[in-house]
Amino acid sequence: MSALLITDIGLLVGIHPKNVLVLKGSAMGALPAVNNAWILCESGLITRFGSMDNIPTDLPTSLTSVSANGGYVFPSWCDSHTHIVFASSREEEFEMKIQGKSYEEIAAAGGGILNSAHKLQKVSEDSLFESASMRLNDMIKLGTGAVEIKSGYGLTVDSELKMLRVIKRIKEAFKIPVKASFLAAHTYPENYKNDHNAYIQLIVDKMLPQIADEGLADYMDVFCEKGFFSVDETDKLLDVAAKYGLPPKIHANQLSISGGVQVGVKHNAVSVDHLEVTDKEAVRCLSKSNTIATLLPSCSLFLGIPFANARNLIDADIPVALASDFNPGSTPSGNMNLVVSLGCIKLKMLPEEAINAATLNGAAAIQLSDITGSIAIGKKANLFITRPMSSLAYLPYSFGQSQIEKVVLNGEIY
Ligand SMILES: N=CN[C@@H](CCC(=O)O)C(=O)O
Ligand SMILES: [Zn+2]
Repeated sequence: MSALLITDIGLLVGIHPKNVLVLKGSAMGALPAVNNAWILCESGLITRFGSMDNIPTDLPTSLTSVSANGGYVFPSWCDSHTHIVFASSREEEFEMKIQGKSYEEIAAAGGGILNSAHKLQKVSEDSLFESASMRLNDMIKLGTGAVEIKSGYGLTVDSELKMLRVIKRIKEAFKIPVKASFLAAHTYPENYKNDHNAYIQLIVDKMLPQIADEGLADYMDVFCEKGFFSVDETDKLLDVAAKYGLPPKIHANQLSISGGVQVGVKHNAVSVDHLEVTDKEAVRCLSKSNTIATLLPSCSLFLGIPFANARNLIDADIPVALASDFNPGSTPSGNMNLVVSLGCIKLKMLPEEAINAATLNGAAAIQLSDITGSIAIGKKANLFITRPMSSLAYLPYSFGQSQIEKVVLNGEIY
């Protein structure tokens, strides 16, 4: 593999020391950078970088040299919350939303997660792999260089396993790190509507053992929400998942104060995600933990639900990550550039905070911040090069557009 040298970088952004694995409080506002820089990638890793005033002379003989022409170089986005394996879109629900129906009303009318589950149960593993791969390719072109993908549109033993096997194939087929979360506890299937215990037993007795046996999941997810899974049900599921070595990453406080944050923290969740409606108790609980608060502002935008209070969380010294939540119901977009813009526009995060939240803290929310998420020697050379920009703030300011000119994965132009 030939080495890659990128020169004439207007600003090399996100240079955190390799041992800094997560950022919280005021540290989220610091995004160290070098002006007029170069970076060298060898064997897929970042090996050296510096100022153009001191460009090295002892460069590898087999070298591809690319000029950034004054564009900025960022570590790739780490999208730590997605549902990109799904059978088809749900724009019929989009129209219901436009006509004023709420997320809960649409779910009650046969839409929502059950709608996706019906569709997915009929679609082959190959076809799911193809459509999810297409989505992931689009996301990579928009700068995403690490991703988490959830099951949760299967809701039967066979279909949950089918989804997780698709994710496993994606892990093998793509050049970026991929983590899998098991989310059978996304909603109750119709035939278990009046027997929650039986569905929980199905997850515990039939799904989890086989998933663990085949090594299909990295995390356990539960939609802890009024009308979905209660705190007690979540507690039980997380207990069992722990026995299989699956730490929690859960959906909490999306539509109501669900108690999901507290039960997540009780089980040492890697992250609790959504938090659109968060009270003082939840903030206090998170601030005493190592759990990351993952915020999903594109979901709030699309559903018209409140935006999470990122400022409260950052001020309480809680690490905040930003992710896309790409899924066919609440967030049909995997564009992390838009997520970062919304982080600034709607969550009132400063550009530096939003970029840290979508890179290093996103990587931390999938336990990958030792290998990706910042510019550091020895980290994966997953980067993107932008057009020349007038300042760092221009990236989130130019919302709805991508400034990305080139994507680099494992030290190679993608
Ligand atoms: N809230 C739960 N799950 C998804 C939406 C699922 C759907 O509507 O299909 C979310 O994170 O927003
Ligand atoms: Zn989600």
